[in-house]
Amino acid sequence: MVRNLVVIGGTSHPQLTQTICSVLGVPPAEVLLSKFAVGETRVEVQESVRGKDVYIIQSGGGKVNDHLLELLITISACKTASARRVTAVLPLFPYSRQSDIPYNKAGAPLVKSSVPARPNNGYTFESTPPTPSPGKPEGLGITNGMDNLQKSLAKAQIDDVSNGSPVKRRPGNGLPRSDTTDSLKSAATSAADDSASNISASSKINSFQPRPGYKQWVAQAGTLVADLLTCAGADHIITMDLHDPQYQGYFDIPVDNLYGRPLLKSYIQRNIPSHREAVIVSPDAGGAKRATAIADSMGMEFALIHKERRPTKITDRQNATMMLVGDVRDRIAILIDDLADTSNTITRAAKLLKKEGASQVYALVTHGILSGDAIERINASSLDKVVVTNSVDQVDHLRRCPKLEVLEVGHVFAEAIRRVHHGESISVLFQYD
Ligand SMILES: O=P(O)(O)OC[C@H]1O[C@H](OP(=O)(O)OP(=O)(O)O)[C@H](O)[C@@H]1O
Repeated sequence: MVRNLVVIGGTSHPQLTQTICSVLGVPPAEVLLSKFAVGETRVEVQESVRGKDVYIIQSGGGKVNDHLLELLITISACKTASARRVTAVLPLFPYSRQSDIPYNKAGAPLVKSSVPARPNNGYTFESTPPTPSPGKPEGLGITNGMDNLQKSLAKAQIDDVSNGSPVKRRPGNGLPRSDTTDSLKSAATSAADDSASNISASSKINSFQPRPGYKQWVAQAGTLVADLLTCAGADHIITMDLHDPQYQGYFDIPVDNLYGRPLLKSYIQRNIPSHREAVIVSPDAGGAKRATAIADSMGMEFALIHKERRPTKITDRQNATMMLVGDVRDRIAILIDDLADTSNTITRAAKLLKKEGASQVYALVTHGILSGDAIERINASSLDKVVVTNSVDQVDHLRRCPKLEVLEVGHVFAEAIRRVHHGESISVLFQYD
């Protein structure tokens, strides 16, 4: 039993809150989390937190914006109720992929609007099924509706390119066209991949018609989210495997960024046969440091999937041509990444690794966000096994994905909370060798 410590669970991940409370030996605090008819979030803390050390558990993923606002309101409620200290525990930190902006040689934060070159090496990275575009109902993605949409998107794109237009344009009325040639089908798949962006504003970005000489302005939402948490009253943040560890520098309160690597490493040791002969693979250059940390500490070989062209827009990232640097022939390949959202990255990487002769492909990912059709995409892919932690709720994912295995992170967060509460060092939780 820990004294003066209060744990409040948000709506994003009740199971994780339960696990953390069981390990700490405290009951979750009584709170009322609901919504007004209009959709506004309502929070009532129904027990005294005066002078207490409060930990609010709320993860990203799922209805991320609702969860974020609920967290902000709960933090504010605790501060105004005279809590001594409020710590936001965010196993998956929302908006942490937006701490930076798309790469641009000309300087941040302006982005060029140009049509990227298509991969032309004959190897395609189409994903099955394609993810619905943002703003469309999720269920539209798999059947005839999506087929028709793909064709019309592809036609619009071909028109744009042949007209020499610098901007990809979606068809104005969204109605399907009748073209059915093979080349069109393949272009349709590429267009659908474009539409598979997990960036919620992409449809608007793609339909934006800049004037000559004008460039788009990209919001830095990561900075805003850091400011919002601090402004709401958070005194401390605990999170895990931040997409960009430098994001900690956006806060002027302490941020403890725990590692998911010990869990992944232990899974490899216990579950992958002859793991020392296997190869650790990073699916992109951004994750190379993460993957080499595991490979080096386990004395395993490392390979990298290199995206040949660095895209200028987030929405173009899926079009980059991929090539493998390293040898995986007749060996087990273990993809390591911090998160899987649409799962395009890991499924495309798996396809390439199998093509290069890998005997089996595992994907070990800290945050299994698995939005939209990600599960269907994994089920239809060459991945043999996908291992994620439950930093995001996995109950529904587990039911739908036979390839999925889940590692528990509740005890790691419980131990971090216990140590922070008692003023002990938590550096032991950062060690993974
Ligand atoms: O499941 P998906 O939707 O494919 O997304 C997963 C990928 O997205 C993130 O990287 P990001 O594309 O942001 O690039 P970066 O690593 O270069 O920052 C992450 O590190 C994964 O590699």
